[in-house]
Amino acid sequence: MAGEGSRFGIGYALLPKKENSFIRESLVKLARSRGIDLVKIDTGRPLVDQGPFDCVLHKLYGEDWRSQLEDFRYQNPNAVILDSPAAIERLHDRISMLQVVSELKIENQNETFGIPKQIVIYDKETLFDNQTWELLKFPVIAKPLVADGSAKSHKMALVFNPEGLNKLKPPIVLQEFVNHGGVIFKVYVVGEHVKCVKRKSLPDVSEEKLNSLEGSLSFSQVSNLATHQKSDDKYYKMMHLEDTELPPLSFMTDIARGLRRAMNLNLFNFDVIRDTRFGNRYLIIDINYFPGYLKMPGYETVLTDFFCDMVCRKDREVAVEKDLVGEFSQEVVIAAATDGRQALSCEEEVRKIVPNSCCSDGEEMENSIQV
Ligand SMILES: O=P(O)(O)O[C@@H]1[C@@H](OP(=O)(O)O)[C@H](OP(=O)(O)O)[C@H](O)[C@H](OP(=O)(O)O)[C@H]1OP(=O)(O)O
Ligand SMILES: Nc1ncnc2c1ncn2[C@@H]1O[C@H](COP(=O)(O)OP(=O)(O)O)[C@@H](O)[C@H]1O
Ligand SMILES: [Mg+2]
Ligand SMILES: [Mg+2]
Repeated sequence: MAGEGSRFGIGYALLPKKENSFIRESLVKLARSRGIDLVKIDTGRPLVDQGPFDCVLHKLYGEDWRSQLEDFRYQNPNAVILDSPAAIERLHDRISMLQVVSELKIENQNETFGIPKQIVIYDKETLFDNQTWELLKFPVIAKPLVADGSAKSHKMALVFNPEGLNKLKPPIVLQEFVNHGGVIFKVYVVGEHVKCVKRKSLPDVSEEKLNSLEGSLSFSQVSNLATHQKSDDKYYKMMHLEDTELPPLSFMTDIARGLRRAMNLNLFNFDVIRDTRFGNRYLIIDINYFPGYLKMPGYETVLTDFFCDMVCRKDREVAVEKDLVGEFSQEVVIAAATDGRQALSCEEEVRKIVPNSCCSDGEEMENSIQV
């Protein structure tokens, strides 16, 4: 909890649709009760003239906004920016987005993970080149290379045979379509918090069906089609998802933490499918910056806890110093708590220095510090 009497300001800069879905009265009230004021940033005025903000929360792109954030960071070096534009940029290209998954190492005996086979196509000639089709086999999904949040960047095509290639407009990513039982898992990440939900996806394509299908099928945002509360029992029943088993949460959490560190991002989700050929193989197909958190159960509490974690730094420095790493000098702990604050919470920073640090009852540190 924030120290008595201390309040923190978080400025937000979001597109109207996002603001509508995210800045709900329930979130604003809960945050306020915990000492955090959520304040709308006026994007028509310089950011540096507004505030003061202990943190800026944003999902806006473009050169002007980037340079506003840079000026703000220069003048407010202790403020937290969620998240850094440079880190977000990786997610705007569907190749660099998944590269980070391929580089991730996670020890697990029972499950494996990866990405589907994919290639990037910049021109029509390569699209019809035999070499391309030595690497991939039909059906494939054609996805725009750019994933910048525009409607165009969500327009996909499921391509069944060479005939379906004619309509495609490079630059695109061709990704092998993997049968996954028509259910996709969305793993929401908010700092340390990880939550996995089920959504409807594209149905499986059998070999027989493949031969009888016409060239291609266009679609967009298939898992977002129903407007229901997407994680509740009604949605699961309506979409016949109730029988689908979720992936092991500890495995998803390991992947989420690995991605968070590798990407230097706090607010994202990733889409996972389970390959029906092997019931224990998981493929990550998409990573989104600052997704629709309203659809994550208990989003107000999770986000408020996270905001506190980000801004109530001073209180936490003291807690870390007093309770957890007594044998370490104050300087080390304070450096750990304040370095790299744009990306990781102070527990993680301390963990980097004291890798196996636990509290006296053997619990992991993160469980012992509650803001
Ligand atoms: O608003 P929602 O709830 O549909 O959220 C969208 C996300 O849906 P999800 O939470 O994954 O179900 C959506 O995820 P998908 O790409 O559909 O998997 C995107 O993150 C989308 O942002 P953008 O258009 O890529 O910038 C998100 O849209 P914005 O809210 O950021 O416009
Ligand atoms: N390789 C794949 N195999 C099977 N289904 C896929 C694959 N890639 C995408 N999909 C389906 O297409 C949908 C949209 O693809 P995705 O990469 O998540 O794009 P978007 O950024 O628009 O959400 C997914 O939610 C899933 O239903
Ligand atoms: Mg997706
Ligand atoms: Mg996406």
